[in-house]
Amino acid sequence: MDTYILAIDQGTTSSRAIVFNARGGICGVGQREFSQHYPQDAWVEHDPEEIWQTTLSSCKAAIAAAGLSASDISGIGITNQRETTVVWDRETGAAIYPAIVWQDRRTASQCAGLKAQGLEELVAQRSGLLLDPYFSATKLTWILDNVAGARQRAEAGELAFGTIDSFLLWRLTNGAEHATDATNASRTLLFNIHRQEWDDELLGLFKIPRVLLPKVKDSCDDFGRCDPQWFGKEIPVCSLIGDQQAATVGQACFKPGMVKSTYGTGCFVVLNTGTEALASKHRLLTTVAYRINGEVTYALEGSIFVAGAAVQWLRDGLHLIGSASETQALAESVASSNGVYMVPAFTGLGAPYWDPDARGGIFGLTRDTGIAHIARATLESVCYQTRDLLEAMRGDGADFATLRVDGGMVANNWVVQRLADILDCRCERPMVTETTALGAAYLAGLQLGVYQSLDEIAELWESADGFDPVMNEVDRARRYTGWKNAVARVRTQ
Ligand SMILES: Nc1ncnc2c1ncn2[C@@H]1O[C@H](COP(=O)(O)OP(=O)(O)O)[C@@H](O)[C@H]1O
Ligand SMILES: O=P(O)(O)OC[C@H](O)CO
Repeated sequence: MDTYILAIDQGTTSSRAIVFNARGGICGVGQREFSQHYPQDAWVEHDPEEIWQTTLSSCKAAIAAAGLSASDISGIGITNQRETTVVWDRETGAAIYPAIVWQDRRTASQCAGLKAQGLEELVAQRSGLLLDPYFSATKLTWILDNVAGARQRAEAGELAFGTIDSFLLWRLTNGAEHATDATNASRTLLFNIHRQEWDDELLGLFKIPRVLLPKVKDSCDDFGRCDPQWFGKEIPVCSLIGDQQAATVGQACFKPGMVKSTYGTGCFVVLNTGTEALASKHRLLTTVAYRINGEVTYALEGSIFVAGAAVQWLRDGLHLIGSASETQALAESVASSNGVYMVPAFTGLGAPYWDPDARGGIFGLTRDTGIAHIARATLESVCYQTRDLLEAMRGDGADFATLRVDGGMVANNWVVQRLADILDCRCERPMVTETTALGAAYLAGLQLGVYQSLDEIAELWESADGFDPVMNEVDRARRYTGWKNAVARVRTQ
């Protein structure tokens, strides 16, 4: 009989669940979108109850779609949107405030204040991160300082903090497990990535009581068992891992120097640096790629906040397109973007600029500019932003010949070809593009003994197609200079 693993992929815009077989084949999928809340400029929130309910119903749908029942599932792997912060009541499990999403910039001034005190170097040394509202710590401080009674209740041990992995684990196990994994912990600004423990000095800096925090485990570990009320049977939870790290595993980037880039709501480039926690000289993040049997593999990461979200904006904000996939035909319908550049800094700029106050812009408009040019410029912006990250990685000494790409946006062939052209680098698209869920399933399989090693998992990775650069160097350089000029016009620092 085959072994089946249920991977939960709790993303920024939807909750997904996928049942995989032991060869990494997809047997059933369940997906539920949920609401995005923008209560004020630069604030982004999710309803934790909606996250939980959509996750639960996606799991049930995926098991049903696979024609299976819960007793056929050997284990669960959870992967998640990272940094998003939830605080809940240990007694009732109810969140005391909406989830503050990774894109939320409400704590920009707190970060600027800490930077002004000269604390960025200490924070970077310990956590591998920068002082930016992207990460969990200032979001957590905000909740403790702004929700009535929260700080006292936290100090009294009545509350729990978690990123989405912890929150889902708590719910699935009915409060029996308050845990996270090293990858998710490494996105909080509170975790010492060298010592692999919560850092007292960082906790002091952000005024976070230690009693709020989950236990940090390996990315594949014993995370307890789901309460039978959810699926009719106890199922062990065998892995937790942040979604970009999961995609790194799903893309089998296990050797130092291997790199993947995922194009969903945002875009995240992750370079495996092996057992070395390489400190970037170009404002990239040092992060945990995965931790297995207590052994840490580190990565350099470049994070871009808006990639597919810019396409969503063309659809839902401007109503220029009816669906995301229309952008391919639109981009192909014109010979060039006609000098138009679009900088989608809707929630500030991430790596390598880290400018939370920057806002987006479209430049080079003329009377001849049409929808196709704007759509093409939007897709190109994702390629240019990736180039910014790869330049930074190369500046940090990385040397790679191919980039493994995945995520919803790489269904668009025009985008992948353009990426190869702008990056001057071969882009490989895998057979299974659901690499995030796949990575969580692989780690769960490793914990269950379905796989004996990462090498065995690497053997399962298969390329579907590769895209080689065809653009000439003069064009590439001219276009990239145009992009840099456009970025310079939206920057505030
Ligand atoms: N054919 C396409 N061309 C361009 N963008 C696309 C295409 N298909 C999906 N997208 C974009 O990809 C994103 C969805 O990717 P997905 O990996 O599901 O995201 P997430 O996990 O962040 O929710 C959306 O933002 C959507 O606009
Ligand atoms: O939900 P995604 O796929 O857009 O990923 C979100 C990232 O984890 C944020 O760091």
